[in-house]
Amino acid sequence: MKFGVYVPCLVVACVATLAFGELFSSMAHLETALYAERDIAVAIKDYIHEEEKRLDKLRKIANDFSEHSSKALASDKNLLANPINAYLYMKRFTLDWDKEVAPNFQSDPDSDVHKKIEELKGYLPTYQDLKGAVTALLRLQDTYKLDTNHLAQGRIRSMMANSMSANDCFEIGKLAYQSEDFYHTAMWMQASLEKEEEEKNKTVPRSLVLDYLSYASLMQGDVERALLLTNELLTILPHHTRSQNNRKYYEKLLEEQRRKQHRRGEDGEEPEAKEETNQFTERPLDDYRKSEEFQTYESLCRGEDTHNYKLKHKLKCRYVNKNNPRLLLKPAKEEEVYLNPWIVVYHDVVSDKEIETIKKIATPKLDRATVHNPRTGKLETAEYRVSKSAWLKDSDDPVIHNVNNRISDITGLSMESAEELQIANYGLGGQYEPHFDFARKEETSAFRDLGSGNRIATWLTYMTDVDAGGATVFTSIGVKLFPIKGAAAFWYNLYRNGDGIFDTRHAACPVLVGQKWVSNKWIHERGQEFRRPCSINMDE
Ligand SMILES: O=C(O)CCC(=O)C(=O)O
Ligand SMILES: [Fe+2]
Repeated sequence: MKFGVYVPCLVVACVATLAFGELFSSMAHLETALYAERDIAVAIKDYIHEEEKRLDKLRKIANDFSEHSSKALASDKNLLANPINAYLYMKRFTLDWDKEVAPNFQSDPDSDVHKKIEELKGYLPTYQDLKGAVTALLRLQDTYKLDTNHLAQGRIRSMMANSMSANDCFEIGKLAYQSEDFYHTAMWMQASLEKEEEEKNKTVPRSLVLDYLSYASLMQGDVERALLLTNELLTILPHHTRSQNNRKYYEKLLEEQRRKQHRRGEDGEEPEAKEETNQFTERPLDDYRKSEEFQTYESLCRGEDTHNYKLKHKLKCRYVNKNNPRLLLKPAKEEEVYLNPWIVVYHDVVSDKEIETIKKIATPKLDRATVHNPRTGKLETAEYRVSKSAWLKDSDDPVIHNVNNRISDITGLSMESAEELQIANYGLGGQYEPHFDFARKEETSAFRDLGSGNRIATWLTYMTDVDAGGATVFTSIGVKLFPIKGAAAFWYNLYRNGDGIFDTRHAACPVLVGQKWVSNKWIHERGQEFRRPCSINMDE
């Protein structure tokens, strides 16, 4: 019995011990588990917090995209017609997208949202476009002498675009740096530094900008500045090895320069000219761009007077009807802009409705960006959007037919040997450097295939006003024509004996803001034998 009692007791005790022991350890586990549970809650909350931040970012980006697009689509002004906005827009879908948008998508690549975005991204600007936009912006900055800080504030003349961040300026500088253009690198890195100073939420590390700027300064021959900037960089990143080495190198260079100066002084020579150390601070120009003609072209584009001709009192405006019944009903409004060579502008020669029709027909035919290179005489694929063009036949639409007839009525010239109407669309920075429209004697092959002789005259219709830039300028006489929608310029390219009139050399200035549509009608010699009207000029 005892045994009987004992045994179960023992068993109970054992069981009890076991049970208590287990209970004890489970309690301990439980406590750990409770802590774990608490920590899991924290982790989930952290995760939610991070996800919310991610979603907040995405929400902000989506709101920003829809706000920008609806504003741009609702506005009758094309916001992207401003080169600053165009750059920021290209940057948004390239650099900013890769850095700020893409990392915020975590869903699986087969998800609907991914597929949709991938599909739509095909319509968005690419890195190639970004590079093009920066090239255009820098070219415009040079031609129109635009101040970097004004541009960074979003200002072009009196027009306002979006303001740039330090990062926006930095990326322009970086693209310039990648094409070894240290002149623009230095300008834009400097602008970036100034922006960075003002920024509450920094968009670029100051040390990074200093790094580029000091190198660009060195490449421009300004060692002193390179050292100064490197010293500042080292106050931010004291252990930056490359900069430590640069510092030593710059100090050595400066020391050598000083010694050289000193020696020169002792030898009684003039101290070294400042240009020698600052030899790269000028805008880098090839030989053609250094030429007087190119300088005149750019001055005229900026609206400056280069030739100071005083013809104003001699120039006339008149109604022209040429005894043509159609013109008797609606005479042409002729405004003289130059007498020798004779250049006139006819106002209101095409209506807004006709222009819309012409643009619509031309748009799907617009060719790649090509430019007639005046130095090689060839049509070349050129830098970003110089101009795109399309040729329209009379048979394409009654409007084309009517427009050609009107040109014939007003000029009194036959269209039988004229080229098809050429429609050109210039985008931002779009230009056409100084050239003649006629073929020179040495260009024997030009127009030979046409069998219609040389281009006797040019008719150039402006199909848009251009917000800024985009003038047609005559570089050897200093005439500038700013596009007026619906007006057309007309001039003869050849004297009566068929020789070219060299003073008709002209160019299309880069479009600064807006876009420019023109249509060209080149009228040839054949068929004009009895039509070319008496000239005002005896020497024609
Ligand atoms: O677009 C202009 O202003 C001039 C165009 C031109 O000269 C040309 O196409 O030959
Ligand atoms: Fe031309």
